[in-house]
Amino acid sequence: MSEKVIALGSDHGGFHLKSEISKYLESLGYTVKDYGTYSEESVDYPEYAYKVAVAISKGEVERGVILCGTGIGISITANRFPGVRAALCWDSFTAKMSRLHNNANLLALGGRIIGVELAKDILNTWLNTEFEGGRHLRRINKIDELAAKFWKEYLEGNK
Ligand SMILES: O=C(CO)[C@H](O)[C@H](O)COP(=O)(O)O
Repeated sequence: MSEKVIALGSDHGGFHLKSEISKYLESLGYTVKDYGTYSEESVDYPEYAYKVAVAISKGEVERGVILCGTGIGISITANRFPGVRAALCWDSFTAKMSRLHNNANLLALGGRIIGVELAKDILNTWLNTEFEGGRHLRRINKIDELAAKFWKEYLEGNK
C-alpha cells in the first residue's frame, strides 16, 4: 500500500471532473485506481461510493477522491463505512481543515459545482496537508467508537 495510490470514484455527475483529476494526478506521479463510473451514462452514486469506501475501509487504499453532481450524495454514502472520513470541500481552506482536524481520507467534490482549476487547487492542498493529531485524534477515534457502540447495542437488542 502506498500514499502515492489514489482511489477515484464518481457517478455520471462527477465523471467529467473525475477524468480531469485522474489525468492531473497521473501528471503529478500518483497511481490512480479508478472504481468508475466510466462514462456519462446515468448511474446511481451509492454504488460508486460503496466501491471506494470499502477499499478505504479494508485498507486497500489510503486516500481517494469521490465525486457526484454536488458531492453530497456520494459523501453521505461513503461516510456510512467504518474508518471512512469523507469531506465535502469547496475551496482550499475546507480542504486544508479536513486534513488538519479531520484526517479526511476521502475528498468529495461536486462535479457540477467545482471547475477544473479550482479542483486542482483543492486537491493540491488536500494531498499536501498533514493531520495535526492531538485532540483531533481523540475526536476522530470517537467517530468509529460511537458507531460501533450503536451497532453492538442495536444488534443485541434485535437478537
Ligand atoms: O449530486 C448527486 C447526488 O448528490 C447526483 O450526481 C445527482 O443527484 C444526479 O442527478 P441526475 O440523475 O438528475 O443526473
